[in-house]
Amino acid sequence: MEIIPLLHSIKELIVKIPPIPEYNITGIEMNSRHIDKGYIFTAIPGFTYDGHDYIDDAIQRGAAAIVGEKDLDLSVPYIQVTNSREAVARLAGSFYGHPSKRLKLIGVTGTNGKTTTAYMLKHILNQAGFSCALLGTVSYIINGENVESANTTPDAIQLQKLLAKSKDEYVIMEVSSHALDQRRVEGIEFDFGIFTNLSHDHLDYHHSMENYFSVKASLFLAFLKKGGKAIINHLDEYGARLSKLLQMKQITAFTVGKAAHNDIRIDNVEISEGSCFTLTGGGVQHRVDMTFPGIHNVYNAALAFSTAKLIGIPEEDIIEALESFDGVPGRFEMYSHPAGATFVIDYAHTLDAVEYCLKTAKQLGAKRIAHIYGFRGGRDISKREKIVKKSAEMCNYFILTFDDLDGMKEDVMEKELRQLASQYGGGKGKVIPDRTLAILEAWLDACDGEWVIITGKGPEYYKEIFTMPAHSDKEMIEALLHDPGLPSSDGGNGEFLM
Ligand SMILES: CC(=O)N[C@H]1[C@@H](OP(=O)(O)OP(=O)(O)OC[C@H]2O[C@@H](n3ccc(=O)[nH]c3=O)[C@H](O)[C@@H]2O)O[C@H](CO)[C@@H](O)[C@@H]1O[C@H](C)C(=O)N[C@@H](C)C(=O)N[C@H](CCC(=O)O)C(=O)O
Ligand SMILES: Nc1ncnc2c1ncn2[C@@H]1O[C@H](COP(=O)(O)OP(=O)(O)OP(=O)(O)O)[C@@H](O)[C@H]1O
Repeated sequence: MEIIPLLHSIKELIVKIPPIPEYNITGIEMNSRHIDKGYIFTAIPGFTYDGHDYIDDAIQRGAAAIVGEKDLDLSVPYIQVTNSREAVARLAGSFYGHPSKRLKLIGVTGTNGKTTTAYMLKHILNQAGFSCALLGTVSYIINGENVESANTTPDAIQLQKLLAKSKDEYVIMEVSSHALDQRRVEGIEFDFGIFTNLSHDHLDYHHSMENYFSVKASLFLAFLKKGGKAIINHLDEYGARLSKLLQMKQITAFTVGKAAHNDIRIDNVEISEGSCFTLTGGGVQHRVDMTFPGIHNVYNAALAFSTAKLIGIPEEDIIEALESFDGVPGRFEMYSHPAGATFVIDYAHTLDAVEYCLKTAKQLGAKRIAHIYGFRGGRDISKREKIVKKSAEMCNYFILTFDDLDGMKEDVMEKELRQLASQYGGGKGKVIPDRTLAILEAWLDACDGEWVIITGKGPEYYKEIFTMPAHSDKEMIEALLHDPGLPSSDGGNGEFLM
């Protein structure tokens, strides 16, 4: 693509630009290691590195022009801009032909429930005969094919590249607060925006709930298409705030809740083996009998229903699809233990999610609850104490174990887990650092009517190497199911910490 029209897309951001000869640009990159001849390299001042330090590397690899924020004089044309992240997203949008303009885009944001709501909606759209892409934490699915996903929301270049490839009629995208803050979705306009809820998470990044909320709200205030629609969980206090805010800005918001004024009302909820409830909107009431349990999943289903209804899918078809929805990998995935216990793998890693998850086990008849979980190294540490207190309050016993350490030293994490268990665990907690041994111990001790809830990793592979030959919670449970005679090991049997 010719460089001059390409640079038009960032004209409002340009601080300084030299005379630029016409040139055919062959690619856009923000990682110098991926630069090829004829590319534009955009230097991002990042959280770990400063892309400006890699400009020489990019030039050596053949970059034809550089975009960055610093005032520099270079051997190739250098365009100084006010914001490199915004610039790279706009350049990528333009380079890939603004694919979001021809696609119907649905953005899902919120602390918990994005993946589940996105999967439910994808299932409804597919059942109604529409092709549908999905970009989110578990996977990126484009034209029916899986592409490995690194982040919940891809970086700006990968995002535009994936959208350009998509021949799907709809694209559902989980939009994380990091993505919104880092302008990964700059230049994208959503037809629908879904807000699930907001609760304590990522405060290491956003520092306060107010900042976190305003970043999430920007999906609706800045990235909805003109005439685009917001679908909001009004039961959530931040959802209620958001719908007021959107009303003031004359942005159409549809609410899901339990009040008469909500566009879709949830009533008559019964959580037993699955979830039964009614959804009422426009004077029509439907009874839904979903196999996927948990009140949180009722909220997710109501949001998916509301969006599908706005898309124009007949209501009976939506209900049928919700009833045939068989869940999301690693979200309340249940396994039967030979002694009559139930093991559950769940991705919960916030206080709210953990509470919903444990509550669901109780509602499903758990006589006794054990909870196995840990915390990711380097992430929001302010939520840890609250989660341990909640776990101690709701369980008969819990085991703190390793999640991804992400560079944190094992002994430092182990010490912190011991301190959390003894300070907030009410004598119900023990620490078994090796995650596979923690699961093994609970497996060997499990009794009839007991529910063992393993949270945090969901379907993800372990980043650490553990004793037992399993690379995920699922593999560990499946190994135990197939070979109940797996031996116990020295590393287990932690003591309860008082
Ligand atoms: C803290 C954070 O969010 N970091 C994200 C951020 O990295 P960054 O831009 O600061 O990059 P950096 O590593 O400091 O490097 C700066 C620049 O130097 C460049 N560089 C670096 C080295 C080199 O040799 N050459 C070179 O050019 C890099 O390519 C980059 O452009 O921007 C990158 C591109 O968009 C992201 O991939 C990266 O996500 C990291 C991997 C990450 O873990 N992010 C998490 C926190 C995240 O975003 N999670 C949310 C979901 C959270 C949730 O809901 O649970 C998500 O959307 O995935
Ligand atoms: N509506 C909800 N409210 C609260 N908790 C929920 C809700 N939906 C799901 N959860 C809990 O949160 C966990 C993660 O769910 P899900 O993957 O759908 O959310 P997410 O927003 O995509 O999470 P992440 O951003 O971490 O990928 C689930 O395993 C469940 O325990």
